[in-house]
Amino acid sequence: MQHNIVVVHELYPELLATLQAEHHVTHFQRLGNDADRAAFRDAMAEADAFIGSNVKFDKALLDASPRLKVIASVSVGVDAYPLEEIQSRNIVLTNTPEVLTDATADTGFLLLMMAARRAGEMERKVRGGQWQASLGRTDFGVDITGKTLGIVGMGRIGQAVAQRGHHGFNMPVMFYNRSERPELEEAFDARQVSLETLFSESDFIVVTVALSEATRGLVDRNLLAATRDKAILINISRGQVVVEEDLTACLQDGTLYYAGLDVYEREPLAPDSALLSLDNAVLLPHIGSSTFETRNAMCDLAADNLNRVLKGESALTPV
Ligand SMILES: NC(=O)c1ccc[n+]([C@@H]2O[C@H](COP(=O)([O-])OP(=O)(O)OC[C@H]3O[C@@H](n4cnc5c(N)ncnc54)[C@H](O)[C@@H]3O)[C@@H](O)[C@H]2O)c1
Ligand SMILES: O=C(O)[C@H](O)CO
Repeated sequence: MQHNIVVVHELYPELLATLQAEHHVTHFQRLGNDADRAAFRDAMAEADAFIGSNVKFDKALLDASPRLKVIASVSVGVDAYPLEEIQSRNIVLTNTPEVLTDATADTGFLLLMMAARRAGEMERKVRGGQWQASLGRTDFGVDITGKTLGIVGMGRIGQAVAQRGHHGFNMPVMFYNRSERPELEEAFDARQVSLETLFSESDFIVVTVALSEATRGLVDRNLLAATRDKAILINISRGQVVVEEDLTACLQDGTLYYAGLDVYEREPLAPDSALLSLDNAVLLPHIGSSTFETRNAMCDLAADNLNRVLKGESALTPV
């Protein structure tokens, strides 16, 4: 049976064609302007299903989408969705766990290595014709192998980061997590510790915890001020877990040596953000899962979820 589907995502062409062969599809790459937003609203009035990301599903949009049965989010994080409102309307919300874990953990290590070796700064010097100026002690970075790795949120991505650090870089691992995970202590020869211990005893701190009211603003000036000499903070979860103003101040006054960020309190990062003027921060534009293979797998999983719910079957990965 044909259903009305609204897509707000750059699906790969073959998948879009498959969906179009089976359903009536209204496709937006993104909601970039008022005309797109108005057309999206009109399409949602008749939509049975949504697949995509970066759309704010507030109460007004849900009210304006009376037929909606499934929201297939192309993301693992679902912090932007009003879960109670969605549940109260019997809409199924699905996400894309697992398939993006490795790519996102790789991005964490990319940031960690770039920050440790100040790769962005050095690259800018080469491009700026300052090769000679980048050869002295003032441009040295810090070792990675054997340093202590602290992971905030030992879920799927946290464990994949731990695996890279423990097996690839011989790093002692410690982690902070909501639930007790003794089996992970064993798997990674790791210690589960308090947030305070993690911040004061790690050389590299990687934030991979999910955003919720409990974790909003979790990493603040007090924790950052307790870090070791030349400690580095990496954030690949959500910008709101870290108080950005505190992070910026600690990078500015040298309390924190370096940061590597894929996510920000507000995205896209404002052109006047103080982070942009800091040499001791590596800044990526939320590309944790942005590889061809991973994004295709995320889109496939989201489409499978959508089709299953429309057929009356259980979703593969409901939230
Ligand atoms: N940068 C990116 O592009 C990108 C890509 C994928 C995921 N993410 C983010 O990474 C997050 C983690 O993804 P995942 O697949 O590892 O999720 P997950 O659910 O497997 O892991 C989250 C972990 O956080 C822990 N946790 C939750 N609340 C906590 C609290 N209050 N205190 C301590 N620990 C708590 C959970 O116990 C769990 O171990 C996502 O929610 C998403 O926001 C970002
Ligand atoms: O949560 C996620 O999956 C990533 O942030 C990509 O949007």
